[in-house]
Amino acid sequence: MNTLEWKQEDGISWIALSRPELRNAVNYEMMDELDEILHKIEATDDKIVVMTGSGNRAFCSGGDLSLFHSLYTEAEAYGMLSKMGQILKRIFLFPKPTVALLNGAAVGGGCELITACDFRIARRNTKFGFVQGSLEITTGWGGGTMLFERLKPHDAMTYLMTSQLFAAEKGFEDGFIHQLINDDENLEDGLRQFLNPYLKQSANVLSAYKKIWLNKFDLATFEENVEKEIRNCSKLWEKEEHHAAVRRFLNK
Ligand SMILES: C[C@@H](C(=O)O)C(=O)SCCNC(=O)CCNC(=O)[C@H](O)C(C)(C)COP(=O)(O)OP(=O)(O)OC[C@H]1O[C@@H](n2cnc3c(N)ncnc32)[C@H](O)[C@@H]1OP(=O)(O)O
Repeated sequence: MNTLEWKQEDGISWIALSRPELRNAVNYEMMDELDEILHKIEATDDKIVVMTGSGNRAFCSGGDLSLFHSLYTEAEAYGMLSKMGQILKRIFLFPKPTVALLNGAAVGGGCELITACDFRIARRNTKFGFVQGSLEITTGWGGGTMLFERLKPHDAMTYLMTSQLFAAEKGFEDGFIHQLINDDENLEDGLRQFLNPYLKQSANVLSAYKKIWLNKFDLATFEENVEKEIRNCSKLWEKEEHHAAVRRFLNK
């Protein structure tokens, strides 16, 4: 694997997004490798999946703008967005519980990725934000649809409509982040402490409860809503306002 690290330990499957020089931005190779690893993990006896980022700066900075900047038309954007949208849906609907461990900032699509996970655990000083609005687009991997399943509508709208970066503490107050880990604490140790009561249960029990949550969804409606989100974002993507905003980010 070139863009991910995978380890299995004590019933936990750890996936680390590993492009730290670009703050773990997602490129096509990472999408393919995520898809591959999720298939592998599904076939294991591991109880819980933890997703984190390499380095201490970022969990994930979203789509790789230096690469996706070359996508110009609505159709080109749709190809990329729907490819990653499929992966986010797989994570959201994954048969085992999933945890996002924020070792650093989760921004743009990175914030969508943590939203697809069942639990979010963060180092105290980290930030997260759906900054897509400041790039003149919206969430485009399905994370907006998923956020409304995680939060009260008012809080979800505030996160999405203001494009702000928020402190992990704010996420904790809103119930978006489920556990904060102090700066002087080892991140993995903090996570293990959080997961211990869950890991005492069997994989079958954990998967069965995950299934009860997923049974709540009318899958066809959920998929349709994600699709509409991806299509809307694709339309905004091809506008000059978006391309100009990305140029400003890349030339800063
Ligand atoms: C697809 C879409 C969607 O939601 O559907 C999206 O995701 S839109 C993508 C939304 N993402 C963003 O707008 C990117 C935001 N990135 C940031 O705000 C920041 O990089 C942080 C993640 C907070 C990290 O800040 P920090 O000060 O640690 O690093 P930095 O900004 O100096 O970045 C280090 C290097 O990584 C690059 N870099 C950072 N994020 C990148 C990205 N998403 N794509 C491509 N390159 C990126 C920077 O240009 C820089 O390159 P050099 O070392 O060469 O100077």
